[in-house]
Amino acid sequence: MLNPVKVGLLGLGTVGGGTINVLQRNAQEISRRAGRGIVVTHASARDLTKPRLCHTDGITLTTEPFDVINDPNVDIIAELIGGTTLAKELVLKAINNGKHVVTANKALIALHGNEIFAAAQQKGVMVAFEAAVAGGIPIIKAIREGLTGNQIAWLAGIINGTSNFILSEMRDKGRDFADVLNEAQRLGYAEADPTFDVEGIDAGHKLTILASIAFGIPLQFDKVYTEGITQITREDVGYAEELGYRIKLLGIAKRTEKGIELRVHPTFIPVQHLIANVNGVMNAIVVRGDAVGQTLYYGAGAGADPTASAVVADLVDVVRMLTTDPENHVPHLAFQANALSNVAILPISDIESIYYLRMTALDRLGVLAQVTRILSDCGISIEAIMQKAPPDDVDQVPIVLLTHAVLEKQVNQAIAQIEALEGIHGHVKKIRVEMLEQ
Ligand SMILES: NC(=O)C1=CN([C@@H]2O[C@H](COP(=O)(O)OP(=O)(O)OC[C@H]3O[C@@H](n4cnc5c(N)ncnc54)[C@H](O)[C@@H]3O)[C@@H](O)[C@H]2O)C=CC1
Ligand SMILES: N[C@@H](CC=O)C(=O)O
Ligand code: NA
Repeated sequence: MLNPVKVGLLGLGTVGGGTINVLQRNAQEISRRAGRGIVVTHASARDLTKPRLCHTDGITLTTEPFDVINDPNVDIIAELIGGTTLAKELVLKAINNGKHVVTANKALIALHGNEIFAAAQQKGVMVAFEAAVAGGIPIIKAIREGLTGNQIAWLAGIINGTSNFILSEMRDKGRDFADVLNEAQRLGYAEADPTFDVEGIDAGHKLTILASIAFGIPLQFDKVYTEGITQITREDVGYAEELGYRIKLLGIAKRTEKGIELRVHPTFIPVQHLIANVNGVMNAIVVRGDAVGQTLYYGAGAGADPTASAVVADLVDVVRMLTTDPENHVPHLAFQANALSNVAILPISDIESIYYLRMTALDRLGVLAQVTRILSDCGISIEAIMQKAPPDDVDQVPIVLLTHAVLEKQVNQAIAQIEALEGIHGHVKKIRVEMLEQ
């Protein structure tokens, strides 16, 4: 067998530690699959004295990541530090030095992938990023290679483990948002800045990547609509259950006649749909191809070993491809770089959806009638409506309703008029509903 391939690993945190562990634990199987051994010879981290998830015996350690990038003995760089400034510099430098790159960094790919892939193509090196979307689920490979014969109509998925963990714990155990988020951070699921998780930004990064490989469009994170789970209350979770739905943070990419919808937001999903029952840190993505129909991918979306599973799979891919002609590699975004299309991405106001609306009305005659009249004037018909009896000493009643499918701009117009009613207190809560045809 040939000499082992040498990996320089940047970042020894959750994913870096997991990657070293999996490479060591499964060394024999991995080299039988790759045709060569894969060893981490160099690694960098900010603080070399920190306790680690993994053993680092035999690895040359440094606090200076550029030493790893510039070391002529290193064949592949695994970028596992996160962020988009230093990480971008390191990745571009590694490419320029002729090294292949594996990264788990979805923010980096979503924001700078177009530039990085162009540089990689010019240098004839690979940039692999399976760990960047849905952790251990091989979703990039599934869409880019397994579904390559299909026209993909839409995909929808739970692609942020932290948010799904929070929503599941809130529903099942009635726990507080902040308490569950702390636990997700302790378990290594959350991003360095956890607002990325709970405000839908991380899911937006992942959706950007999925949409590009599904539809053959350039990466364009700035056109993704993102809304997180911070405004979801226990009441919303409870009303969803009563109406037969679960609330999930969904990333949706859909081709329509007018353009492409790219959106991340909390979504009502019928409780009988498989992905309504995806709980905890698990992720799931449904993809609809014209030839294959619907396929569903399920697995751990975050955590050390599951994410390492994807990083190591990419390392093996790079090692296998070292023997093939770079011109014949699988293209980064599934479609040939000069064949990406310019189809329009729709603003959120132009999407069509069913809506859950929740508002607080003063317990007076006629308020409900005013609300339904506004909806009807705005061309919105109602699928279901619930008005709860208030406790004896309270003068406010929640009104909860589901609309039929309608344009978002119509709903926004109706909400503005409803909020202006004297009999309505505060804001109207709006959550989109996806029926996800089975
Ligand atoms: N934690 C998870 O479950 C998953 C994480 N990812 C991605 O993997 C990457 C790494 O995430 P984690 O391992 O969770 O992070 P982490 O915070 O546990 O580890 C980051 C490592 O990078 C090093 N580092 C950070 N900034 C540095 C700098 N400026 N200079 C030198 N070293 C630096 C740190 O010292 C640490 O060793 C991120 O891009 C993240 O989005 C992707 C999928 C799942
Ligand atoms: N913070 C992310 C980690 C994996 O991508 C998540 O919670 O999904
Ligand atoms: Na993945």
